[in-house]
Amino acid sequence: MEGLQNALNDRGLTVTILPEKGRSLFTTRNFHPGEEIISQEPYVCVPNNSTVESRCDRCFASINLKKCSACKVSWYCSSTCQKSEWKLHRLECDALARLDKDRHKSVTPSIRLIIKLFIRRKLQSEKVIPTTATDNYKLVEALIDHMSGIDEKQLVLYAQMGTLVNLILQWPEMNVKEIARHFSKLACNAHTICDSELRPLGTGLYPVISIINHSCLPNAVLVFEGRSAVVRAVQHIPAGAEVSISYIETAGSTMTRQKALKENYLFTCTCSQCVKDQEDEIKESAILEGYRCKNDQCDGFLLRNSDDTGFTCQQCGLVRNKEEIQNIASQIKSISDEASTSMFHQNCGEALFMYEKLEELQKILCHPYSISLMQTREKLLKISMELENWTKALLYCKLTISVYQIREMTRFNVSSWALVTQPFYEYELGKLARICWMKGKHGELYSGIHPLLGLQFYTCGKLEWLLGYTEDAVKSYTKAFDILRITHGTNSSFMKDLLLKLEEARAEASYKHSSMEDE
Ligand SMILES: C[S@@+](CC[C@H](N)C(=O)[O-])C[C@H]1O[C@@H](n2cnc3c(N)ncnc32)[C@H](O)[C@@H]1O
Repeated sequence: MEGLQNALNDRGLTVTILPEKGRSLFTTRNFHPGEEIISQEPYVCVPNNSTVESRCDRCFASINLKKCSACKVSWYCSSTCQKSEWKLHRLECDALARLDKDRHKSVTPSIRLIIKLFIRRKLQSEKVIPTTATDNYKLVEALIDHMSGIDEKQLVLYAQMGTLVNLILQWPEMNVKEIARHFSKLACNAHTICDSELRPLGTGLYPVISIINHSCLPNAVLVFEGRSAVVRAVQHIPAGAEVSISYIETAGSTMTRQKALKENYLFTCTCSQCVKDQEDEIKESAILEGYRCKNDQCDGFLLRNSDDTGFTCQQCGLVRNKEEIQNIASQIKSISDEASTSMFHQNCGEALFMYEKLEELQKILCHPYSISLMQTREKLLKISMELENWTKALLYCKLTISVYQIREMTRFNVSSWALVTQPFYEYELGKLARICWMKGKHGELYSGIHPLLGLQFYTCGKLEWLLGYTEDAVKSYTKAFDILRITHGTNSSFMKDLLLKLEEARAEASYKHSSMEDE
């Protein structure tokens, strides 16, 4: 590990072992917002290839693909990609080519990831593939595996997958227990590789990046440039601070986040977002997962009555009765099932109709900032885009942005939720931003920089541009750029394209403006 420490020292980083978290990455110098903290190529990675969509094994491109004629599992977009993977693929190819057609179906991306990992370990130990301080199997060996914490059912599954890997590789020195331990390692250390718009492309193992621990209020973000993982600071990080990223979608309530972290990563988060007093935690769940007030004009949150007959608004005191709530909730359940079925069958017209019905019901039942309502609107945005209904798409995009913004502003402090009375007015957002900023100055962490918010502004800008709302498009692209230059850097082709779109929109807006002045 000395080599790793030296490599990290050069970057202003160090690994420290904390009793409650294990290995942790710390800074030894200041990092400014948007600055790259660390980047790494994967030790191994695989695309999420399916029968519907395939991607190049090397660069994850989805065009000009040709299947490897020997194993009929790997795809490559060019001979350059095929050649650069060949040393690794040669052994995998021999193993996969031995399998009969039926067995091919069980070669999932996770099975391939493990196979590639063992092949890479073998080739590095035989010095066919070189090792470096940040690219060697010892770093994989050092990853936590939580074998003693996982349940019996999961162990059985890993053992079954291990048996399949053994059958494919046919290496006498391998045993199922060792393979199962590596599956367990991957479960809590591998990362989903996404494109710039956060669409999942595959899975990769980045053993140095995997040293970074989780926080629900992280000071850094992990994005991908092709298959390279890049961690960037989203706020000023002083020397001597721990670098943290988020392993999960942080929009959920504390209870939901804690559950996801416990189930997938086997720890209880104690970050500042998670350590709240019980009253704040109840308030937070009531807003994100609870019901709305019967009075349309009131945005109060509801708490269950002590006699369990209904829920009372904590702002105006109105009561919603339990039967009425149960009735709407059961309608929501059945429409939601129908909507998912239409989506599954890619029947966009029907899905749009069903999700709109669902949204109407959720608006009656759920708090305006509820997660399920926001998720429905995200689906409606996606479907409207598929159907090229830009006006509808823009409406849903704006509705989600408002909630994302309020969430980002209030994430660090639940009592700020109570200040949000008029959800979709810029005035209120501005007021809230000022309050949050003042609180931030008094030492509480505040990060309004979230890639999802930046990407939603980007989509909004594209829709406004398409609909001819040029000045609005300039504003949205500018907001997108201000956030994404920090999370994504400015060098990627995605960011260059965003800048180009912004410049084009600005030029058209100023042309429109001058033509109006001439008239
Ligand atoms: C990707 S690893 C991170 C590096 C890990 N600390 C190590 O020693 O290798 C993920 C594991 O680290 C631990 N971990 C990560 N974030 C944590 C946190 N905020 N609090 C406690 N443990 C954490 C958990 O055991 C989790 O399963």
